[in-house]
Amino acid sequence: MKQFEESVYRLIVETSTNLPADVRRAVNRGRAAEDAATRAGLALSTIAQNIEMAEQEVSPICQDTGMPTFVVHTPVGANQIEMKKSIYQAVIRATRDGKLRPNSVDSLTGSNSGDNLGPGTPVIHFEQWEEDDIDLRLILKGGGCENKNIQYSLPAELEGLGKAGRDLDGIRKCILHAVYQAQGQGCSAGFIGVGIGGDRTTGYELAKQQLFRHAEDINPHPDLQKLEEYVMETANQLGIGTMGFGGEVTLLGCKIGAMNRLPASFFVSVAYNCWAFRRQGALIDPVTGDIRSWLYESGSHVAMNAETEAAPAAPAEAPEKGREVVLQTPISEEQVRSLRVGDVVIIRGEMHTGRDALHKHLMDHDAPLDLNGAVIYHCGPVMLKDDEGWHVKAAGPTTSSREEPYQGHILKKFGIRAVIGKGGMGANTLQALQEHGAVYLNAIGGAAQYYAECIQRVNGVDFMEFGIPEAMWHLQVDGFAAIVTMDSHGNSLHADVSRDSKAKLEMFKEPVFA
Ligand SMILES: O=C(O)C[C@H](O)C(=O)O
Ligand code: SF4
Repeated sequence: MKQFEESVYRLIVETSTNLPADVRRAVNRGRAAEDAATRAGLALSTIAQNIEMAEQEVSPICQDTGMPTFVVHTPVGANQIEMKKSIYQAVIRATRDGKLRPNSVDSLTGSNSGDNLGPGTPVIHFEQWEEDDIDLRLILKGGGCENKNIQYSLPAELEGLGKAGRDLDGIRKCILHAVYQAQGQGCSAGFIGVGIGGDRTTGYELAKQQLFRHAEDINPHPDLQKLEEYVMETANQLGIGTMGFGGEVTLLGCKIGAMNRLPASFFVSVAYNCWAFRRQGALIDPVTGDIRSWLYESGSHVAMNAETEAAPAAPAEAPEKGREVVLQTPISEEQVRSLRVGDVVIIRGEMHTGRDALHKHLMDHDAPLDLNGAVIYHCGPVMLKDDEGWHVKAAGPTTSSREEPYQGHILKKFGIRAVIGKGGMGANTLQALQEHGAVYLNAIGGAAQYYAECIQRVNGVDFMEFGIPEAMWHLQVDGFAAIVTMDSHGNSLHADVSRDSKAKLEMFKEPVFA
């Protein structure tokens, strides 16, 4: 087993940087179904480009490399204690090399362990089996989509869909609701794994196990197969679209499994995974520890940038693309007030990252520098330091809604003119944008290589004590593109898409699987 640690390392690198073939084909099918001239079409082409860049650079597809979760099947007699130690060592090395972001945070103190090790991280599930080889699988599921997982206890009353009973039709309603409630916040278009039954813990486990199925497999259970097909067709009529921009493609995959339950319990658990659906696996020689073969087809030969064939004609309601506006920082109130939802903004100058720890801190402290006219980027990058200083390895946006309790106040307090993130923000922020004169820009979630390339230099950093993802990085950018989705005139694309998708959800209220 001398090579086992090296094999785990290779698995981590492959999972983080090279999206497998079945996932790539699903994204390509999504691209073919979306009108390329819409905002969602633009988002999908950025995603496609990002997938290729990550493979070329051997860098993370998304900066959030998630909760590393290993599932290991071992032959009888294999030494699981030694394997665990090797997995830890490989995780440390992959973090040091910038293939994983340091993501393990003490829940009470907020301190980041820096190497992805800590109580409960990484997650490792061992199982014995009667085969000769070791089956080692890894999924890197990020925090934003993890937050969109949802568990239903039937019977239930569901927003937009009414009563959901303890039967196949009730399950159908739960799954549609799960896709609806995620909106664009889990970086749609997504993949869902559904677990029917179990208890609260095993139900979620079953849902996550479904994510290890091949995207193109066929469910052996005829009822579940029908349900999967129904969900794929129906969820894509909800109009949530890529990044919640509205559009034809909301869901790229749906896998459903069932297990027994207690008479009193009936759970439907849904694990939502973003388009950056990173999972891979390998069969490993139990004597040498070498990789014998990969378990999911490599994505390397599935091109993402090929022009999509047979793109349908633009749907009548296709949102028009707005203007393209170049903004040099610092930005004036007048410049921001001229922007409208739909405009594409290209930023040049300095921006500052800030997420949960920083927003909380700024509520009752001063900022370390003048933020008048500044741009705040909701982003927790992957950073590496060498003799020349810090370098950005991956830097896409994080889910902005977590900053909703703070954002309005902070905008006004410091004179910030633009906030960049993803998934949109709520009514308080919208009101503050209007009162103070500021704008919310939606960047493409997961496009961490695409945005890293726009960053020319790291000008400095504050609050390193918050850990790398939460620190305030001062970044010099050029050509950083994002779309205005909330403007200073009270318009919010997110509010519109949420309202429209709810109306569409209501169309699926009537029983289908009676
Ligand atoms: O933590 C991040 O960088 C992003 C997160 O996965 C998110 O989707 O909000
Ligand atoms: S930012 Fe988006 S793509 Fe990245 S892990 Fe979070 S949900 Fe997934």
